Parts: sequence; C-alpha cells; structure tokens
Amino acid sequence: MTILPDLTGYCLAFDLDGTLVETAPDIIGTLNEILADYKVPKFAYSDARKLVGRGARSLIQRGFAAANVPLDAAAEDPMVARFLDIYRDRIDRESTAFERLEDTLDALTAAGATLTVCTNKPTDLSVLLLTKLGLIDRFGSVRGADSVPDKKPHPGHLQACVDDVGLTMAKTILIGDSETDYLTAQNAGVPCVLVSFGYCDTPMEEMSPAALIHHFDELPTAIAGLAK
Ligand SMILES: O=C(O)COP(=O)(O)O
Ligand SMILES: [Mg+2]
Repeated sequence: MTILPDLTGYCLAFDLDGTLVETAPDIIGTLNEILADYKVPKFAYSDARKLVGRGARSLIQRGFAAANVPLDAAAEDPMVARFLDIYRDRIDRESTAFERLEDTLDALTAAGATLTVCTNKPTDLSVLLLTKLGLIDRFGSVRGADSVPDKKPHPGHLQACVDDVGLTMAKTILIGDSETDYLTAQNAGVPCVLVSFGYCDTPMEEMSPAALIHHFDELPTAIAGLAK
C-alpha cells in the first residue's frame, strides 16, 4: 500500500450514497415497493441504478417517467414520505460498504486525517445507515442536506463539516461520485476525488476532478498526490 504523507490537519470529506456505500439495492427496492402500489412494473436493478443519486423525490419522478406513467403532483409529497418510511426499515438489508473501504479509511486515519461525511441524504438516515454498517465512529461529523441552510453543491455544506471538526478548507479534500460533489468542491475551491463506481448521470469525461479512482485501493495514492 502507498506510504501516505502526514495527514494531520487534513479533513477528508466523503459523500455517502455511491461513494462510501452501495445504497442502490435498497433504494431501488424501496422504489419498487412504491411502484407496486400504483401497479407499475418493478424495475430491474441494472435499469434503475442510473436513476439513483438525486434524492427520493427525483427518484420517484424519474421512476414514473421511465415507466411512462403520469405522476400527479399532489401525490408526490405523501409518496416521498412513504418512500422514506419504507427505506428506513430496510436501509441496510442489501446495502454494503464498497470493497476495501474500511482498510482504506484505517490507513487514512492512521496517517492523521480526520474524516467527515457531507451528503445530500437526510442526516438521520445517514447516521442510521453508518451506524448499522459499523462505520459511524470513523467520522467526526455527518451532515445531511437538512442540517445546513443550503445543501451541496453550495460550499456552505462542506464548510459546516469542516467547521465541525475544527479544520480549514485549505486542507480539505472532497471525495464523491457525482457532478454535485464535483461542483461542491469547485465552489469551495478544494480538490475533488471522484469515484467511478457510484451514481453519476454526467459522463466523467465532462468533469476534470483532481483524481478519478475506480477502486478504494487507489485512494491513498490519490490523496498522497494532493496533500502536499
Ligand atoms: O440522497 C441524495 O440525494 C444523494 O446522497 P449523496 O449526497 O450521499 O450522494
Ligand atoms: Mg453520491
């Protein structure tokens, strides 16, 4: 494994869905439960994975649109509430940390880095998921979209995570899977590491992150190149 530089004073802020955790199976499972109420056929996992990543409301809208079923605007709010209830009950049924995540976080923490989670998932669900997967104690701060006045890509969301752990943007790196994460890092003026294994509907070639990784094994080398 890469020899890491001293990362004391560094804040590594991670996105959650599609970056730390493969949450799509339970998110799509929840969508399929909602669609069944409306007699809409279930999505195959491979077809629905590309719909994930922009929150429950967008997923429902995209799910109905992809199935060519009109969605009454008045039905959306109760549907989102029901989605969140169902999802909470099955949040870790099939969701798993991406391969080699824990070894990699161990190495980064041992080198002195402080880890945080900056996600557009609701905070309570983020904490619940990380707790169920045994990951919560690794992070000095977990902030969902509801914990800040303006969510990602607003840089204030990232700033709040950095403030929580008493560090500075000058020594912060954002690790994410989507255009939202890329724009957040740009808006905050910090380097962005993008992972290619998450949920991104923008082609990776259209963004120019500081590093692009395809597996967590590659993250220490990427961080070593950025933390100087
Ligand atoms: O739930 C969402 O909207 C996306 O969550 P993420 O920011 O952890 O990818
Ligand atoms: Mg994500």
